[in-house]
Amino acid sequence: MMMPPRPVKLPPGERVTLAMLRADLLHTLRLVWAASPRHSVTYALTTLAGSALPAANLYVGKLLLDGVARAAGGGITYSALLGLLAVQVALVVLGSLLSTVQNASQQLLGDSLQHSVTRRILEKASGLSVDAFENADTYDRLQQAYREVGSRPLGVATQLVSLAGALVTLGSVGVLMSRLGVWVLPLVLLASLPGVIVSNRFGVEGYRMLRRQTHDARVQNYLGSLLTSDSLVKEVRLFQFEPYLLTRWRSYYLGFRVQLEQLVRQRSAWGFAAALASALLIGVASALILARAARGQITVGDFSVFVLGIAQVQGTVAGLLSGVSGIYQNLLYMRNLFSFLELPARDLDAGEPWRGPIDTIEFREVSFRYPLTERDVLRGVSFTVRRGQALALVGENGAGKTTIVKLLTRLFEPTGGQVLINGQDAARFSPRSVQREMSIIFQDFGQYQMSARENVALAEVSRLEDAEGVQSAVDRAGAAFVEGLPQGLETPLGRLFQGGRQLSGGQWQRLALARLYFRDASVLVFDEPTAALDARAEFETMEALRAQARDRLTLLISHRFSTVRLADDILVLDGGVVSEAGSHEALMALGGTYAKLYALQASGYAPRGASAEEDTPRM
Ligand SMILES: Nc1ncnc2c1ncn2[C@@H]1O[C@H](COP(=O)(O)OP(=O)(O)OP(=O)(O)O)[C@@H](O)[C@H]1O
Repeated sequence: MMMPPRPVKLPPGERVTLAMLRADLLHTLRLVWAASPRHSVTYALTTLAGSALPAANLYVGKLLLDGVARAAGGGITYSALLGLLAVQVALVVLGSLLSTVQNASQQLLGDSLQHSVTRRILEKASGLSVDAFENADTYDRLQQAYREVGSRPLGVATQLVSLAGALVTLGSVGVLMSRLGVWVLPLVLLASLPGVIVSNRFGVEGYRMLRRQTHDARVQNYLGSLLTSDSLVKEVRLFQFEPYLLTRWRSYYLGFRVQLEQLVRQRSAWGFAAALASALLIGVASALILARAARGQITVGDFSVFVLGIAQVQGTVAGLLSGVSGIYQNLLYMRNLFSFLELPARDLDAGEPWRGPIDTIEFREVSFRYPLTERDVLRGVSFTVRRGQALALVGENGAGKTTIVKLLTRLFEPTGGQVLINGQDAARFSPRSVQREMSIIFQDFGQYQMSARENVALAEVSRLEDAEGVQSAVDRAGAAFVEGLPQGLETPLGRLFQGGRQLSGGQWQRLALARLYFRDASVLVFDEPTAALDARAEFETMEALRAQARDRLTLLISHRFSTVRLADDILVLDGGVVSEAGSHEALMALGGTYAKLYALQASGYAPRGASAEEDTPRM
């Protein structure tokens, strides 16, 4: 069964007006033209020329039939009949030629268009700041724009050309039919309407049904993805919740099925009624034509024009109306695409370029609120960290540690207060130039399905070929396992592509550390750098971190106090505010939150019965 296309979701609050549709249509046609003027023209011309062929075929067919009828009485020669046949064959050949060129130009035009629009989407996406990706609405727009780029823009162009073609067909067939009597064409047109109205009405109903189901369909899709995901299969098997997922997945299906059955029942009943009405009207038209035939006013050929013309007109009218609704649907997609492309991008190169190493970073009464939220997740945060110093951030989940990293690395800008670099307001400098002085390992670091070398060198692609630099970063990160891989640094990693070697969580983390070391930066940020590492690797990492920290500025986030205590300064965050600050010794002496949390974690290592304080871990 033909289902209407998936509904397009417009940005919330956006209403589509006729003027917008017209502007988007022109904009789309400009995009199509820019993608390939040659193929646009070829496609339009071949479609329009091909649209006149049905009428030409009908007419030559009529002449042939009349000729055959006259031949019985000797009213036409064999060679004249052959001449007509030759014209008919020529029309068939011309039809195939036109449709071959039309298909080829459509395919090439579609490919150029997909490439040019995808490139615009990707360029836009690469220029968007991180907060745009964390905004669900923007992210949805990006996803939809990217997902359907292959069909929608070309759909607008081809449907528009088809509409013009349908008018050519209707006009030319209409002229032929009008010779049979003024009422023939109106009756045939009228007979096409019931079917078209019903299919259009239920097309809209089907579309509405899909729209209503969008949310549930997403949930169902998600449930299905849980059962087919490679990364979750272990947990799903062990907890054995497959039946639960399957039952939920199926209950959504059953809900959809009830709605679909209702729609199909109604559509079939109405479709049958429409077919009856249309047959009745065609019957009336046929009776009138036959009356003229009985009076000898029309030929056999004329009658064939009538009979074959009916199917032609009905098909063309149906195509015309579905083309209009298709264009509307595709224009909604284009609206979504244009509104995504028009999103204001934060120019990451705007501002003075930062040059030279960073010696100090100061947060002065910094507050921050995520876009579209109503709560400050940081309030009045102040601290300074200097070159040669390591500052650790500790605090419970959600306290705001990663948010501080996002502000310090200029991925986000504070909503209150100031970040100062070497005593100057960071906002003066272009984010990208400041970021070039920073290197980082994120909590959710990337596992790039590329070679081991690329996984390291992505931190500074201009040095992709710097084999020595990569090797030294690998050594510093303790990622010696790379040498044991089948092709060493050139081994493709990950399971996504054929021939890739999957690594363990800790091995991926060591490569992410190597990536951090590969960039020659004055600020190093470690967000949970040892979470997946074994004890020895953690120890080695901390040693390396201490060694490099001497001439760099280091920020460290960790829930492991054995790591945190090595920092020169420790900032304790509690619900977005700094609750304690100082060295490990000072904070222990203070006996506040830090000391309590430290003792709590240390007690996990202590022999039963021993006091936690006595058994605090030492490196
Ligand atoms: N993109 C976002 N949009 C809205 N709120 C967010 C976003 N990211 C984080 N938050 C909120 O900001 C607060 C601080 O989050 P943050 O990630 O900085 O915590 P954290 O201290 O790093 O936590 P964890 O120890 O779990 O990593 C949390 O309440 C979180 O819900």
